[in-house]
Amino acid sequence: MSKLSPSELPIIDFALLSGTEPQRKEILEKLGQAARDIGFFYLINHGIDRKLSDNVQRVARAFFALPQDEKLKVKMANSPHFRGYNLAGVEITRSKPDFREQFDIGAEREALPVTADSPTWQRMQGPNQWPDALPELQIVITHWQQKMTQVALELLRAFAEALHLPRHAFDNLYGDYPNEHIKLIRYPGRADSESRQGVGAHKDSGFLTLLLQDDRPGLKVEVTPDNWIAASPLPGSFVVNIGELLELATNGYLRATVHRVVSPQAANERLSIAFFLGAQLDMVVPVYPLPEALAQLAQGPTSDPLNPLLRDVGWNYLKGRLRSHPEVAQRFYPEHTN
Ligand SMILES: O=C(O)CCC(=O)C(=O)O
Ligand SMILES: [Fe+2]
Repeated sequence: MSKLSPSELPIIDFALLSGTEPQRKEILEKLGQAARDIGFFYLINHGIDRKLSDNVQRVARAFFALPQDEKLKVKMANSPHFRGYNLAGVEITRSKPDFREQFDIGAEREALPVTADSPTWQRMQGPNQWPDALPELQIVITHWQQKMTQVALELLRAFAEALHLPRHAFDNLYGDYPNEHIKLIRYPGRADSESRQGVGAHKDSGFLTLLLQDDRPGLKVEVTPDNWIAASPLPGSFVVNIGELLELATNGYLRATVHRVVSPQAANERLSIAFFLGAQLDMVVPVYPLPEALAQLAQGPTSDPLNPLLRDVGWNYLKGRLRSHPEVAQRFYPEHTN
């Protein structure tokens, strides 16, 4: 595979992590640098079979091609667990609608009983909604989820090493009840006269995000508020970015990078499939003791009044979901609206 980056983002060769000791050292250094400088990079040779990724893209397209009434049978507004389908324009980022239709899947678990003293975030745990009209979606996505979890965890361990922490430092946050989240996303084309907000500027709330793009550009990464670079598609790669949990865990040494998607032009569409590695919902993220040289550069997590970062994983995650999905919030979390 070509090592030429189609944009200015670095490329991390995952295979080198299981290479010789000098190769490992070099790639860990590069990972640490990429994480610190921009918080976005391409991951290549990650071990996910190309055929599996192609199959995931194929079933995702098949899902979006279903008749609208079939998709609406599994709409997210039915799910207190924020699972299911949203029409384009329903999700909100920075108070504006995102023009993308999407299908959200999470870790498949039973809902917990709601009691007066159970924390609200527990309601996010629960089953997925799967479309009867496309049974293979569940099979393919569940398989992908398992494979992606392994890659993402391996990468998280490499992050720990790149930060000079014990390799398994973050494992207990992830724990036995990880909070994986997958989003199948289709960005419809938009006319020049229409809003081109595919998804508005945001940070991801978990540890890491791995994104499978198709061949359409659109993803933009914030370097500074007036300098954005394109994360153009690199065939066979995942685009990886850092989420809020790593910013919190490193006391701001690493930053969750802000990114957004610009809609394709009319008559085109863009498909992307995001895998978000979260932490166990009942965890509280500590500040990990980084070596002095790194700790000195850590300036604390960003304090954006529009997006305070919360150390309680469940609350941090719920905050984002309520803001993005007002319909679900009003129906199932009325005490948290307004
Ligand atoms: O579709 C993309 O390229 C990015 C999606 C994204 O940033 C998100 O869903 O959090
Ligand atoms: Fe994102």
